[in-house]
Amino acid sequence: LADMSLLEICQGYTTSVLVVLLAVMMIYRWHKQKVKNLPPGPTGVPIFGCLPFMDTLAELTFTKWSKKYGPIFTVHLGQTRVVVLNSYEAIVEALINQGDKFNGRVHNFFTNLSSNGHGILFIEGEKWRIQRKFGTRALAGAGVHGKTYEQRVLEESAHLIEVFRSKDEKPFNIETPLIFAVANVINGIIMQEKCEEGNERLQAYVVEIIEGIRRDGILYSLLFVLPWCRFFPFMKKRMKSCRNIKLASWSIYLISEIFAAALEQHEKDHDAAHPRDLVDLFISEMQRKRPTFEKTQLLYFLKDIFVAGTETSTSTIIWALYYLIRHPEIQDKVHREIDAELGRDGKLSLKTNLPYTKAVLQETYRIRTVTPLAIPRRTRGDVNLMGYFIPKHTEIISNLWWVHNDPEHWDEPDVFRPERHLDTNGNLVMLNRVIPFSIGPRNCLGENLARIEIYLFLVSILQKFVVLPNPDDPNPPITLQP
Ligand code: HEM
Repeated sequence: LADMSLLEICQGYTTSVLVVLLAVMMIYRWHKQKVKNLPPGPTGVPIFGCLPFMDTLAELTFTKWSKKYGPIFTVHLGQTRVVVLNSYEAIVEALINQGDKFNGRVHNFFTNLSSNGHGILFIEGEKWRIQRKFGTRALAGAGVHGKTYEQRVLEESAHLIEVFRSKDEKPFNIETPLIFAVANVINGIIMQEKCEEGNERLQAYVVEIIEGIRRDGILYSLLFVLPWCRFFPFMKKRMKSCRNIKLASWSIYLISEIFAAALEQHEKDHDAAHPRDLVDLFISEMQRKRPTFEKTQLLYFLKDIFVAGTETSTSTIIWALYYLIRHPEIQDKVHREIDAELGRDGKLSLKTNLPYTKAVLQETYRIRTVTPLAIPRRTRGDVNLMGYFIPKHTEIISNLWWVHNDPEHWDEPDVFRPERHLDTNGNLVMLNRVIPFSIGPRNCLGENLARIEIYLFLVSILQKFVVLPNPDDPNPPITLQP
């Protein structure tokens, strides 16, 4: 003490008093937030809530808590109150039976950063309703003079097969050519741009989407639940490096560079009587001066569709191939089915009858839920759900992973077994409990496209090739990524 100046001592006391005050305020807020008949749940600690008690795979922790507190429970993630729906019945009751009350989206630092109130993923209310209706029509190609999903995917798969052939049966990573093919299908539907030689800017963007999601996923989750941690020096540093390549890219650079260039070109040769794609349809709506149809909204809409649709579909195809490599007997059955129905050179179409191969895909959707917790929603008003009260603006998380892995409904859920999805005559059965695209009026906008492209890409590959493990690394450790 003798060495400390009076000023230093005062500073020390002030800091301690501030910390105590802050803690008291947090505890007061905590108590004030207590709502009667809210679903029960674990008690957390001030500021961080239940975060310190969570596994990196939140779906596993939620499942553990659900065993104690039931299928609907409340947790605090940081200071945000979240209600977790941890059973198929609870998810159906909320997202379908009371779908209009549960169709909001969370607003926080992260969602504002990536949406700015535009796009489709993070908007809500009347703007979402109008844009969702438009998106459903536009993605289905209503009124567009163009190709069907089927034609687009088959064209891209023919090219993909050529790329694979050029590898001369040497081991290679299929991820990059596959994501280019998937991106080209979406691009054709929304704006006609192609990921091909000469379009390095678009190629770099597409690769960045996949790599960025994997590299910065933890950063995003942290910003989602503890937005204030962006003020800490280590986060500032991390975000700065991220900002150059990612956050700013998604929100500003790429929007202005790629999508804005496409918009400008479309505006030049726009013909309302002959729309070619989603951008043309959107421009027609802008010309009619329909509310919510304006340029910035379009640019964010394109970005959202692109981000939501590329990594998810690519990962699902790679997971399916992964399980076929791990289970040669299943791959053999798939080959035999394709050979019998199509042969090596037969023309594949959506009508080709391949129930076993479709069952392999259903099993992949189940065992590798690429969006295990869907995308968080929030309630649009006060709601009653299965005897509990949930106040307006509560964040809602649906644990899709558990729906796909609940041993009460799935015998040996860890085992990859396509036969679960077949009846005794070998016909495909689409089980209600396989919901990778979520359910209700705000489910995945691209479900139809995703199902078509994942199926056709997979069959195209397996019609021509046997997939084998890399001989230099035949048993790579399983990670969260394919
Ligand atoms: C395997 C592939 C895919 C999976 C597993 C998947 C899954 C999901 C899930 C779980 C949601 C959240 C739904 C909810 O809030 O309940 C979602 C939303 C969305 N997905 Fe997908 N998705 C896939 C592919 C695609 C594709 C190909 C597109 C675009 C063409 C797409 C576009 C969207 C959009 C725009 C939303 C937001 C919808 C809204 O908020 O109204 N997705 N997706």
